[in-house]
Amino acid sequence: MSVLDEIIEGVRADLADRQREVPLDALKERAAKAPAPRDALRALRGQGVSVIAEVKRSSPSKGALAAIADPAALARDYEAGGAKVISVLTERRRFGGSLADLAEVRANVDVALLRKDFIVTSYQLWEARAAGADMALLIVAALEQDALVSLVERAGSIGLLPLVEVHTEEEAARAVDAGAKVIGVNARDLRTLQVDRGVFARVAPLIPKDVVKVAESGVRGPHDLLAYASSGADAVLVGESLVIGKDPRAAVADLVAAGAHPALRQSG
Ligand SMILES: O=C(O)c1ccccc1NCC(=O)[C@H](O)[C@H](O)COP(=O)(O)O
Repeated sequence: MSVLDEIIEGVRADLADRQREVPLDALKERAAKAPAPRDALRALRGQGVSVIAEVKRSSPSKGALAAIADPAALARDYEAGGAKVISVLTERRRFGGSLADLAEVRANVDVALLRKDFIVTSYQLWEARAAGADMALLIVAALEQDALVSLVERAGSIGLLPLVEVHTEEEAARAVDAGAKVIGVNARDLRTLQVDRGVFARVAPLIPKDVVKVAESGVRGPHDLLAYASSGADAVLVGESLVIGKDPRAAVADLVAAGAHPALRQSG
């Protein structure tokens, strides 16, 4: 069984518990009362390379990264540093996250929020919206094509912009076929956990021009953002290097400054 399969097994078990506790109709009522969705697509289509900053406590590849006792405070730092979107990992067993983290962050920042999890049912999309998310991650490697298409449609119908994640050329074709407007190319192979920053440069050319391209994982600082930008990234998604550093606000600001460099506007 791959790491991704193991994670999803745990996600399904936790999901079954939550579904027993909160019926779908109740969740839909909560979603109806959530703040209106932010325009994440507009935020990501701005000039230069946008920064998506992630609240990430731990990971299967690195174990514990940072305690993050106050995710809202970290998110405020990210926002002050200029992040366009904040990603909140809500998976509990391997990443130490929760929907409560997402709701707390929602109550404390104005920028768009991404629910970063292993979404396999529309129930999780309703949970995301109920907790105030504006975007939801859909991982192509975790979904059959029919399920992917249906989750992309359902996300849109409830006001969530799906970030459809791929790692290979074949997955990129599936994401495009599913109608994704935002595609993330993850440098991390979720089956082996190996990070290969060269994946973005190989896969991005297969993604249509009008689709927002997000380079995910392995960004250690501005030099990696610039490398991804030169291969056509519209945004980068950064977790580990921000949460392990001493000054997340300054680290985001440095990335944002690199992403706003006039040379990128000429080449983009
Ligand atoms: O981070 C992991 O080890 C991991 C393992 C298995 C599935 C997903 C995983 N991470 C999720 C992500 O995609 C990253 O959190 C995100 O792209 C940020 O990456 P990084 O900046 O390298 O923390």
